[in-house]
Amino acid sequence: MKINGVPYRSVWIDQTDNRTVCIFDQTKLPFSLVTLQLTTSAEVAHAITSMQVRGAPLIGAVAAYGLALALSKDASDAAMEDEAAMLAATRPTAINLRWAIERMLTKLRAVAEKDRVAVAYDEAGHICDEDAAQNEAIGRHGLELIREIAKNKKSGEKINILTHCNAGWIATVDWGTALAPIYMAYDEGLPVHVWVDETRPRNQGAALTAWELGSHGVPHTVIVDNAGGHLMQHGKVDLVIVGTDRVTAQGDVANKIGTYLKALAAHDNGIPFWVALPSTTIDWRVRDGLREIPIEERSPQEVTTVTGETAAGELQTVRITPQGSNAANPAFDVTPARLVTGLITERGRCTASAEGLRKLFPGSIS
Ligand SMILES: CSC[C@@H](O)[C@@H](O)C(=O)COP(=O)(O)O
Repeated sequence: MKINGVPYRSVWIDQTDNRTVCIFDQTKLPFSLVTLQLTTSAEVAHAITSMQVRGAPLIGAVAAYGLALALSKDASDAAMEDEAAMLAATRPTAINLRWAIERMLTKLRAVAEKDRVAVAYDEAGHICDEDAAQNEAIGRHGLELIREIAKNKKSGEKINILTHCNAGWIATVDWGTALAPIYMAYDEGLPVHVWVDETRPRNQGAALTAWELGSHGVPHTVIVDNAGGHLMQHGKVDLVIVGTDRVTAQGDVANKIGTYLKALAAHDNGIPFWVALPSTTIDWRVRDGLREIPIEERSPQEVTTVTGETAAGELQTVRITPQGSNAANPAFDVTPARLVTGLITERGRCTASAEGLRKLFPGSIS
C-alpha cells in the first residue's frame, strides 16, 4: 500500500546490506512513522513481544526473517532449533507465527549449514510475497461481498462496515485481510464508510486502522468499543469484517479481545459477520477454539494506562485507574463458528465449518 503516494510493505530488507530487517514501529503510530532496523533475532523477538510489529501474518513473516538473522550468526543445527523455539514463543495466539517458523525449519533442516543463511532469506521472502498475494486475493473475494450489499442499496447510499482491531496492511505484509476488500471497494468508487472500534487496551483501531484508512482516503469514524451494538440496533451497520489470529478446523475464530461481543451483537441484529484470513491462519490441528487455542495474557499496565501525544508532540503514558485496583488483560477471545456468517480466504468464501473449509482446502483437515 502507499504512504504519501510511495508504495511500501510492512517488512522489507535493507537494500544496502541485503541483511537488515526493516519494519515500521507500530507503537509510534499514528503520531510518527518511524522505521526500525532489526539486526539480531533478539531485536526481532523484542519487536514482536513489544508489538512494534503485530498482526498475525506480519509477525509470522518478521519471525521468519528473525531466523535468517539468527543463522547469519550461527547456522548450526542446535542454534537454529533454539532460535526457532525462542521466536515461536514470542506470542502464543497467532498461529501464523508457528506456521512460518515450522515452514522455515522444514526447508532449512534439509540444507547444509553453509547455505542456510541464503536459503533462509529466500524462504522468508517467499513467505512475504505469498502473504501479499493471498491478501490481495482475499480483497477480491471480499469485494464481491461488498458489491452484493451495494446492489441492495439506493445509488450512492453508504455501505457501513464495522471492523475491530487492525487487520489492515500493516498487520500483514501488504493489503491486510479485513481491510483489503474495503480498500478495493473504495478504489472502485463504492460509497463505503467504516466504523472503527477503538480496540482497548492498545487501541489498534483508533491508532492504526484509522491511520491506514485515513491515509488511503477511506471515510471512517472511530467509535468506542461499546458502541457497536447500539449502532447495529439502529440499522447503522450493514456488515462486520474482522481479521483473525487463528481459525480452527471447524471454523472457530480467535481474534482481538471484544470480537466475540461484536459477533453476538451482529447475530442478534441479523447483521452479516465475516472473518477474513489467509489459509496460513488456519490451525488444522485444533477443532474446539474455546478449549484448544491459547489466549495471550498481556500486562495489566496496558489496561491501567493510556498512551497519547501531548500538545508538544511527545508520547505520554498516563494512569487511568486507582493505584490499588487490579487489572486483567486477556488479549484475544474466541468466537464460536455458529456466530460467524462466513470466512473470506484467498480461495474464496466459505461457511465457518469443517465442511466449508474442506471444500476450499481439500485434504487439509486431518
Ligand atoms: C490480519 S491481522 C489479524 C489479527 O492478527 C488482528 O485482527 C489482531 O487481532 C491483531 O492483534 P494484535 O494483538 O494487534 O497483534
